[in-house]
Amino acid sequence: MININTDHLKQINPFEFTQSLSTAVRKFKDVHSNLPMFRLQENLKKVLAYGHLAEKTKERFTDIVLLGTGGSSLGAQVLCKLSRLEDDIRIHFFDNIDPLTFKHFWEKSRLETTLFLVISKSGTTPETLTQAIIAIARVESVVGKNRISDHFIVVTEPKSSPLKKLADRYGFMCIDHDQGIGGRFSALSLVGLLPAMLMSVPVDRVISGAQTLYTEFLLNPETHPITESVGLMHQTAQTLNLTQTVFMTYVDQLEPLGRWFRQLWAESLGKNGKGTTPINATGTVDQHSQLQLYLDGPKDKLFTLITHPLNWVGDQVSTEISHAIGFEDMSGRTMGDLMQAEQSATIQVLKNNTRPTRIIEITEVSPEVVGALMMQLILETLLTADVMSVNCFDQPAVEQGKILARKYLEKSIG
Ligand SMILES: O=P(O)(O)OC[C@H]1O[C@](O)(CO)[C@@H](O)[C@@H]1O
Repeated sequence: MININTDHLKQINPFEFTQSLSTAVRKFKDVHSNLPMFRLQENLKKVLAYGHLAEKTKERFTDIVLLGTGGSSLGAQVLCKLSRLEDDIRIHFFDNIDPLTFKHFWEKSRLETTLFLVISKSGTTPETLTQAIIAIARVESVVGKNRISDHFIVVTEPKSSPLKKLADRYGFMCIDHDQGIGGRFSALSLVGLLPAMLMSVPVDRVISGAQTLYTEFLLNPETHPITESVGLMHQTAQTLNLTQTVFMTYVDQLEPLGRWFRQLWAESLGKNGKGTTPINATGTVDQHSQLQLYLDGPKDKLFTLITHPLNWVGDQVSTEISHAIGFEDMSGRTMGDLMQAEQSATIQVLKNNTRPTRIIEITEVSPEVVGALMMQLILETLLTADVMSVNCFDQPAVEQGKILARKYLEKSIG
């Protein structure tokens, strides 16, 4: 399903099972493996208990709007890409507070058939609260006060917070965000799975993929390719003084995975002057925008490419037209052939230019594979944090900006 190829990293640096990697693995077995985010079956059960909502949503709504940001939205964005429902129900992710986007949305929206999912672990994020309060007023003006509660579902921690109070005030259905699961680690819990289930994604298959990989890893973490990969990436970054990590996906369905990974990696590891800056990229698009820098710019990056063999996939290019216009290369070839050739070429030129490159090849974009990929990236992030000796679970620096924004708001009002 997933093949991790670290040959190029090994050529640069033979793998060493260092003391810090061994400590990280031990800590994973003794401590992290007990975290609620790894109780995958329990988490699946919790979301399936809301299965009736999926049926009701299909019957009553044309649109779902997810209000939430960071870990409260990005995981769902990845999983909802697996949905085949696009024409029956559309899902909109509003993770920004651009008033112009909202203005446009209100003009086009069909609020009488729109369901709002408001997700915030803390229940205090000002962006999400602002979005929710404005949305409530909009919905009320269309469906009336008595029917607002049919249009909102809240997911937040079961404790007093502005969002909880808002939900109570309007009698919204309020689902508990597990207090033991950090926002950016919540994709494979109710937070990511509920929106996906409402969009008819087979969430049991997502969890099955994640579970299979997790069980395999836990059986023998010392020799698992994930551990080796973490060790090699860390060693390479240290030896070559790398400061950035490029995460390049090729198939469009995996584009949100790059944005989800970016938060996971940056917020978990960027501490005490440590960490590498994650850069998400999409092939082939970014080959025509970033590859020049990747190949010939500063040698400060490690590359992970998520590839997918696509030979013979897609429509064929007409032989007649390609010959007539002098484009013989593609004569009788498919779009997938071109994608395949470009993936292989990019990997080769990265290596030719001595840019450390790791390849993760997936056999298909299925719920199982996406679940497994997310689990792999979570495990890699946790292990890397312990190898680097940083606390994976907090984000103290972000608070500085939040406090200041509140002050500026007070000033501008006062
Ligand atoms: O789910 P919440 O509490 O609204 O937080 C949203 C995001 O904001 C952060 O706390 C950073 O400000 C992230 O860690 C989190 O995923």
